[in-house]
Amino acid sequence: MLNQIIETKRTEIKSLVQPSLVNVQKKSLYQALSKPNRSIGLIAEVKKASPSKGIIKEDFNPLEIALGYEIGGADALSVLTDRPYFKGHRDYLSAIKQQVNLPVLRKDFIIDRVQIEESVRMGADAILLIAGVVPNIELKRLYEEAAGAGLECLVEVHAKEELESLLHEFTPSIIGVNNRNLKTFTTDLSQTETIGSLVPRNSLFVSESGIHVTEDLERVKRAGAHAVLVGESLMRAESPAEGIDSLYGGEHIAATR
Ligand SMILES: O=C(O)c1ccccc1NCC(=O)[C@H](O)[C@H](O)COP(=O)(O)O
Repeated sequence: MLNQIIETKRTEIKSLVQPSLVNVQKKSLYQALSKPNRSIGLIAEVKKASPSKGIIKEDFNPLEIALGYEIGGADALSVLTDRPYFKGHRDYLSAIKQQVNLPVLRKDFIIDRVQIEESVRMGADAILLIAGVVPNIELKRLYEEAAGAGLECLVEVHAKEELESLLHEFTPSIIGVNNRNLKTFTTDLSQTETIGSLVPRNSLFVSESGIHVTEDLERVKRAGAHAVLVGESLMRAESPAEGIDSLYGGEHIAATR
């Protein structure tokens, strides 16, 4: 599936038309996750559909969901901008960034520098880079190019060997361990436990995918994750704020923020 998605991206890039620049105030994902509202940080995802689950939310209003996440005390947002597989849109991100006072991660499949310019123009604070979809040397180039353009990167890995080889090339400030196997679509939180032990101490460690209930959150916290990236379980909740409250078992927002 990942190969198919990347092929689609290559085709999209050939005819990409850059959007107009959206004028927004930058917010740091790194800083937000370094001082989370609760005992473990939350990147709450705005996700209508996915290849593994099909349509997750029929009645989908991205801005309302994002505002609900902000009210619920999310530290940052992840917004899917991929259209064919996740039914996202770059306009969703721009609209959210203009209305919500949180760092916004562009969740897409970034393989080319033109997508970095596109991300800046749409107003993203950060982008996702996935290890293994381009060679590590190229990933490092994209990482540096993004930094030069004022974008932070969440660099995602799926296997211990992938992280080891990535760390030979460079050390990302924010490293995501994806618990979803992109071939079988199954999620397994032991990924966070096994790969997490290799995340360098000075990088922020985000556990991604398959986090549904408080026990899951506690488990990845014990494994050393500083933050979680959660989509489906929040999207299926009664409301975004209720979803966050239930995931955190009613944990209150720290008064010091
Ligand atoms: O979600 C999918 O089915 C998927 C399939 C292929 C590539 C990526 C995919 N998901 C991207 C993500 O990283 C998740 O949206 C994110 O981690 C949230 O996961 P979840 O909480 O399980 O919705």
